[in-house]
Amino acid sequence: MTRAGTTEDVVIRVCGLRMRYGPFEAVRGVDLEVRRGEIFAFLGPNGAGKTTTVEILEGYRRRTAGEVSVLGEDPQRAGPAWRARIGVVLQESQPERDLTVAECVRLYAGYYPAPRPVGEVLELVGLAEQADSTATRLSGGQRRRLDVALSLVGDPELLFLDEPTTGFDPSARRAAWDMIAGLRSLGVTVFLTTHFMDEAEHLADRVTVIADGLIVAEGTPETIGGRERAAAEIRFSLPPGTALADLPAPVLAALADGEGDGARLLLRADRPLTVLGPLAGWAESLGHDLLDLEVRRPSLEDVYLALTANEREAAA
Ligand SMILES: Nc1ncnc2c1ncn2[C@@H]1O[C@H](COP(=O)(O)OP(=O)(O)OP(=O)(O)O)[C@@H](O)[C@H]1O
Repeated sequence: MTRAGTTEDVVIRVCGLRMRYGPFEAVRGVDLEVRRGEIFAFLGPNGAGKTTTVEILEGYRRRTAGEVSVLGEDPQRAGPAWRARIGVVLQESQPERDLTVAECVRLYAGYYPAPRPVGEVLELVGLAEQADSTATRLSGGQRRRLDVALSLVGDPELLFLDEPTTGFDPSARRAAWDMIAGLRSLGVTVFLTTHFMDEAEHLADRVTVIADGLIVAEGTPETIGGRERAAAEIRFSLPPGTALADLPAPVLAALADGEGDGARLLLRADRPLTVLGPLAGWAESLGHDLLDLEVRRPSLEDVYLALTANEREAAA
C-alpha cells in the first residue's frame, strides 16, 4: 500500500548494526528488513538485544556501527516530521490523571500535524464505550488499548508494539490480536516485539529471531527454522492387550529413539500418512479407536526453543 509522501516498499532497512555498551557488544551485526504493511515479529530471549535494536530504530539510542534506514531516514538524524510518522507503544505507561479516555486521545491528537479523528481511533481500539471514563479507572487490558489509541491518533505509517498483551487474560489477548490484525487494513506497518509464540504465529507475516545479539533465523511463522520440512510427531498409547512387537513394520520403523518403553509412544515421520495408514488399519482390525492419537508438526515455540537453546543454556 502506498501512503502520501512515500512509495518505498521497504520501511525499515538495517545493515550490519552493532551496539556496544562499554566492553560488551549487545548487538553484533544485525541485518533486517521490514516491508510496508506487514506485521513483523521480533523474537528473542531475555537480553538478546531486542530493546536495544528497537530503541535504535525508534531514534532513542545511538548505534555503535551499521546502516539504519527507517521510513527513508536515519533515525539518529531524523527530525519531528519523521517522528510524527511513527507510533510507539511502550511496555508500561502512565495515563494522564483526571482526564477521560477521549480527552487523553484528543490531547495527543494536538501533538500531530494530521491526526486521525478521536472517535475513529477509539472505535478502532474498541474503547468507544469507555470514551467518557476516567483513564485511571480502566482495566489493565483497556489501558493497553488506550496506549495503542494514543500511538495511532497521529496516523502513523509505522507502529512499534512492545509486548502488547503481557498480563492479559485469554479473552483480552484475543481482542487485542483482532485489533492489531485490524491495523493491516489501515496499511500500518507493525514492528511487534513479543515473548509469546502463539501471538507471533497468529499475527505475524514474518518473524525474525535474535539471540545473543545475532539474527539466528527469519521467515514466515510457517517456515522459520525449516519448520515446514520438519518431521511430524505422532503420539498414541498402545491399545490394552497389545505389545510393541504387534505393531505393523512401518509404525515400528518410525518409533523415535528411546520412546518404545513408555505408556505413550512417540513416532516421527516425514510423511505422516505412511505411518498413520498402517497404524489406523491395525488398530481398526483389533477394534480399538486410538482415542489419544495426536499428530503435530513442531510448533513455532518448539522451533524457537531449538534456535535459542545455546543462549538459554549459557544464561542458566
Ligand atoms: N544501558 C545499558 N548498559 C549496559 N548494558 C546494557 C544496557 N542496556 C542493555 N544492556 C545489555 O545488553 C544486552 C541486551 O539488552 P536488551 O535490553 O536489548 O535485550 P532484550 O532482548 O530487549 O531483553 P528483554 O527480553 O529482557 O527485554 C543485555 O545483556 C543487557 O544487559
